[in-house]
Amino acid sequence: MNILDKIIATKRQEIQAYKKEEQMSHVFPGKSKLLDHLKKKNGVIAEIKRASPSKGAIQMEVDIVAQAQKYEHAGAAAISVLTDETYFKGSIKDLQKVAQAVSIPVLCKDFMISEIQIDRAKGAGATIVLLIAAALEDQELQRLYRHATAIGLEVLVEVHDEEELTSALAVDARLIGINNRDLKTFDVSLERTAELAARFPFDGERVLISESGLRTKEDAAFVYGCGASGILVGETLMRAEDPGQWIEEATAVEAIK
Ligand SMILES: O=P(O)(O)OC[C@@H](O)[C@@H](O)c1c[nH]c2ccccc12
Repeated sequence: MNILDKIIATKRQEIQAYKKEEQMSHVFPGKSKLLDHLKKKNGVIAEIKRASPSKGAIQMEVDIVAQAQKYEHAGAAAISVLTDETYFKGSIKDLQKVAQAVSIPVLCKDFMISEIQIDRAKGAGATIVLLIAAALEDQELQRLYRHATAIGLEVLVEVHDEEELTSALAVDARLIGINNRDLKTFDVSLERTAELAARFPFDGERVLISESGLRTKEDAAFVYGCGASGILVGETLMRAEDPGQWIEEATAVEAIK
């Protein structure tokens, strides 16, 4: 079984417990849309990531609220919070704390396979959810996409190859993330963004976000040059001495064409 299949199998079990959870019902003030931001200017989606299956522990002791506030003050376009507990050591509580502490859009980063998870993300204050094409049949992707947008969430559809990009376009996704990391093998290459950007319809309605493996502002410049308007960055920011400075530089850098 590859790691993605393993994670999804665990998720199916965990969801049973969510059904019994008390429904969270916090009121969050309206937040702006990530799509509108990225249509106007390039931006960094800065991630809270304590650990991952490929890297093990990254920053287990981090004060996530302080970290999120650093991201916001530096001008991040949005904050991504990993909520998977088993493999990424995050939690829905993390998301809730971050959503309450910042006023920029917040992405719930998890392996969504059910409406229950999407409702729970919204209840905790997410304004965006991730749907991973590699983990969903086309029909499921469509069903979950419709559900999320119907309850007012934005959806980031993550793809890793041409077939998945076709699936994302079939649901008319507006935020499309190209994951530079293969979730089944953990191989990372920014060339993924270059290859798939060549197939991306830059029609002014949707934006391309390059995800994973970005280390330097030159990396940011490279993917902007491919047509990306956003970058999703986790490990680099969690390990950075000054994540704010990294965000500022990566936001301002000129695309390498
Ligand atoms: O830490 P990195 O290499 O900057 O990657 C961030 C983000 O792209 C990555 O966490 C991610 C992208 N897609 C995912 C799906 C599930 C879990 C995690 C991810």
